[in-house]
Amino acid sequence: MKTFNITIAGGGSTFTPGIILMLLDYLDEFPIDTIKLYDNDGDRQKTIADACAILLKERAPEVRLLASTNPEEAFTNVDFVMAHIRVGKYAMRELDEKIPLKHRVVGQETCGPGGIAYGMRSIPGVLELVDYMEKYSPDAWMLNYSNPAAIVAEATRKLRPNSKILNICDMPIGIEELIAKNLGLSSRKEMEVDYYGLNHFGWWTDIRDKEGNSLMPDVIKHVSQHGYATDGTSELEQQESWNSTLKKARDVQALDPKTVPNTYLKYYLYPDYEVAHSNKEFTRANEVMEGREKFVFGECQAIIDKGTAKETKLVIDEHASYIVDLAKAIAFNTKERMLMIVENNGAIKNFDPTAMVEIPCIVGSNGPEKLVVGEIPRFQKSLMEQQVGVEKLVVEAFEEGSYQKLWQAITLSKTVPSAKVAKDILDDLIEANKAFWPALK
Ligand SMILES: NC(=O)c1ccc[n+]([C@@H]2O[C@H](COP(=O)([O-])OP(=O)(O)OC[C@H]3O[C@@H](n4cnc5c(N)ncnc54)[C@H](O)[C@@H]3O)[C@@H](O)[C@H]2O)c1
Ligand SMILES: O=P(O)(O)OC[C@H]1O[C@H](O[C@H]2[C@H](O)[C@@H](O)[C@@H](O)O[C@@H]2CO)[C@H](O)[C@@H](O)[C@@H]1O
Ligand SMILES: [Mn+2]
Repeated sequence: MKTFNITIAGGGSTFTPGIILMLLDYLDEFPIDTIKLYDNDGDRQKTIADACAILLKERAPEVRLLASTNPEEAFTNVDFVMAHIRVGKYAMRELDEKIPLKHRVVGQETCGPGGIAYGMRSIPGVLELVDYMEKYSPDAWMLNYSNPAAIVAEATRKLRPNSKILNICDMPIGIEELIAKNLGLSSRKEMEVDYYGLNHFGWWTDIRDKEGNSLMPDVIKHVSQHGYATDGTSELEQQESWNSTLKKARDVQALDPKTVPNTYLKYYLYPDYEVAHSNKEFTRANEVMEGREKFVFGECQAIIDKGTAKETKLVIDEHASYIVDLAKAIAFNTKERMLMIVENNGAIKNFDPTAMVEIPCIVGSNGPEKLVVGEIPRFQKSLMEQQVGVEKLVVEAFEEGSYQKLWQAITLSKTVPSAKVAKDILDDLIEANKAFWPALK
């Protein structure tokens, strides 16, 4: 069986050890020769890389690991680039969240003005990765889950139209695991789903078992009463902010009782509630820095200090196995049905053909083939049109260096109450993002 070479771009990510452990778990199905880590912060990456080297030596000595900040070394002779960069790291995420909140607007990593600010930073970072991949491994595919995925996907559609980049998100998968748990199924893989929307902005319209029986009445009943809460034992429910997000899906679902929603729609449909329940001094970025980041880097340092990973508490990121499923679909033409962020091009009949939508696709060696969604209702269509307008304006603002278009984008976001507030937020964001954004005229 062919063995694959993989680059993980954003090697210093908190998700890298979990993804590497996940890749090791799937070696029988997806054999790996070399994993390369690439990051533009060599020090941050070194802690992760040194710990992963020890871990690999103990658990899969046949897999080679290389860490580099040199694009040529990192991107040469690879089959897949798995990209999870965070341009500006958590320090900038904190500002993305706190600046809008200061103006009493939702402060979130991928939604509203915070997501727009992050998008303006991510676009050049991801385009640079695409260019490295095309220069040094022109046949490779990039599996990108760097956020904000909606804006990044629109940017790559427009600015790198022929690149082999697949944009994906784990949120529907995470929610489907909770739905499966509530249905008493062993995993989401026992279900087949119909879903449409934009990234972090979509709806399930049907969920069936493998015999084709709709499970939707039971799913709707549960979500309309409890949101996506389970018996409280799921990993996400251990974190208070995720716990409330999962429960709030109940109020989002009430707006369209025939479907069940993506959790992040709460930021657009209940922004006043979200602002009222946010701590302006301690946001999700602070939680993640004190939680996941400290834990992952602490465990990696402990592995390095002890010289062994035998007692590590780092665990496999099993839910991220969709990334291997996607790589396998491309490598072995498995024709797996997966939700992907793709150019609409008629799949949603009554929607902008150039919009990047999140819909079921059949994925094979030539990439995703879209399944037909058909016509969508006016409520969803109108919300999506507004949000696609935001995402397209951000990419145009980046391309043209346009202050006016970025102001329009923030004004158009359903999370923002007025053009005045949008301008105040934008001016603060420009100041904070001087080191990252192009100059705006
Ligand atoms: N799409 C999804 O469903 C999904 C799920 C989870 C995480 N993510 C995304 O994965 C990314 C990583 O998240 P994290 O919390 O682990 O962040 P992190 O800050 O721990 O890691 C990101 C890494 O990217 C590096 N980096 C930044 N800019 C870079 C550039 N231009 N080139 C190379 N490396 C660069 C940083 O130095 C850092 O080591 C984020 O974009 C996050 O939003 C996406
Ligand atoms: O606030 P963070 O950094 O913990 O998470 C933000 C990300 O949230 C989503 O990913 C979730 C996923 O939905 C859930 O099922 C579980 O697996 O945890 C993930 C995060 O740890 C979202 O899809 C990402 O785009 C966000 O970056
Ligand atoms: Mn996501």
